Amino acid sequence: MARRTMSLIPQWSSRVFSVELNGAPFYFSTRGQHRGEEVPPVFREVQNYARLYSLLVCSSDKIRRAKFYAELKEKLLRELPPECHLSPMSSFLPNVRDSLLNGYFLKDNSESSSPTERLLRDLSQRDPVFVCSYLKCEDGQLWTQRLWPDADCPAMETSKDYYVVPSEAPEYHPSTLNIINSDVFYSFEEAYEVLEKCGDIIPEAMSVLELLPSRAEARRKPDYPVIVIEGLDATGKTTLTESLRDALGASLLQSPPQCLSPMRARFDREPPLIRRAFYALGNYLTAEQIGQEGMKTPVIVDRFWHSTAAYAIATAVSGQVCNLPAEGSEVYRWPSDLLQPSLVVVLTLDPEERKRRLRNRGQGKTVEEQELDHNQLFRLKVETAYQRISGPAFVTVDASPSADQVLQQVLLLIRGKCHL
Ligand SMILES: Nc1ncnc2c1ncn2[C@@H]1O[C@H](COP(=O)(O)OP(=O)(O)O)[C@@H](O)[C@H]1O
Ligand SMILES: Nc1ccn([C@@H]2O[C@H](COP(=O)(O)OP(=O)(O)O)[C@@H](O)[C@H]2O)c(=O)n1
Repeated sequence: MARRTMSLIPQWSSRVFSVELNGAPFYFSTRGQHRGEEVPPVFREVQNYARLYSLLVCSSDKIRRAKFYAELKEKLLRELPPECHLSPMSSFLPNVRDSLLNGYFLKDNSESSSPTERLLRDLSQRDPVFVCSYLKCEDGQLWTQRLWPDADCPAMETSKDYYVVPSEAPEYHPSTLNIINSDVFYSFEEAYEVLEKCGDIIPEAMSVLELLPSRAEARRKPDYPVIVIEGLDATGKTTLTESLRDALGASLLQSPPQCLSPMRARFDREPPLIRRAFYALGNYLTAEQIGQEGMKTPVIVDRFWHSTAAYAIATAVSGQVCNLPAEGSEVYRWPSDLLQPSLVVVLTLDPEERKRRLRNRGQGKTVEEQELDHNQLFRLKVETAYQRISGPAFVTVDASPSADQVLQQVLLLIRGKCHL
């Protein structure tokens, strides 16, 4: 079974490696010859470990790569000796889209090298993962990286050692490089293809596909306005959308639509590639319903594309808010085949008030929503991504006044912008 070839890690010599230690990224690259460069700072930080390795997940099959990456950490934590520590690691071609490979930097302080090396050997022979080890040269001033041989690629038996040298931080944060069509999908076909390919491993994927048309159908623009209400959990979307429905005699829809509820929990457990494809397709189903309802009445929608894209981007991008793709990046574009609402209203709320409302409501939350609660940085990233998404008219509304005041304000906005 041909699992991997060197061509899957193109331009090995131009690659940059990033290791995250205590939340901070360290960059290094490799050279065939040493020209007096310094030891990369990350190797100074970890030099007290007996052995160092990197593992990078690499397969031309995106679904296999996503699934295996999700399983790898659990496997390593389960099977490695307790004196081993993992740090997130990646390798990429600076500023080259889709070049990111994810993995782990493994620091091993166990007494014997055998158990770790046996496990790594096994992984490198059986799974879509490349393993490298790092060696300190005698004088301690130089470190080298050695790529382990690959059973499928005998040429690599002779692969030599490369010196590791420091590298600059790239212009675009590496975690942004693979967003397009792995975390955010910009057409029905791209998302459909992912679910179609995992039909054999996830039966629920087939149930979703059965509900969908085989392609996004071109539709006439609805006669009535379509207003999407967005915002983090507990900002008051449900309360507001129900009041708007009553006040405007509108239809109320949501994304993902009700018919996908039975499958949702399953997709929430899947890696981002599969999970995000599910939510992307949910928007197309909701768009179908909007198309029908919008011929008869105004339509109010609880969450739509902004939720799908902003949560996906905020999860994919590690580190600080400044690592997000800049305003105007193509990552924030609206899918050309997805219906554009007449207006998107994003509810914002002071974090303390949002927490208070969450507590009062006291019901179960998705893991991602719990994360929002604990992780101020993630919340900021979601809100920033919300603001940067391009496409339909967009307005932010402070949701801290009373429910009725928020309703009146949004009604004013809708009447002003949508001529209702
Ligand atoms: N403007 C408001 N002022 C005070 N409490 C509100 C307001 N809007 C909603 N709530 C309360 O906050 C909680 C979360 O509101 P909800 O509409 O369920 O939010 P979401 O749908 O965005 O998760 C509910 O208990 C709701 O009654
Ligand atoms: N259109 C949508 C709606 C939700 N989602 C995802 O679903 C989660 C929030 O949905 P939810 O139903 O728990 O939120 P509330 O409606 O309870 O505020 C987010 O974490 C998003 O990742 C999405 O991707 N696209």
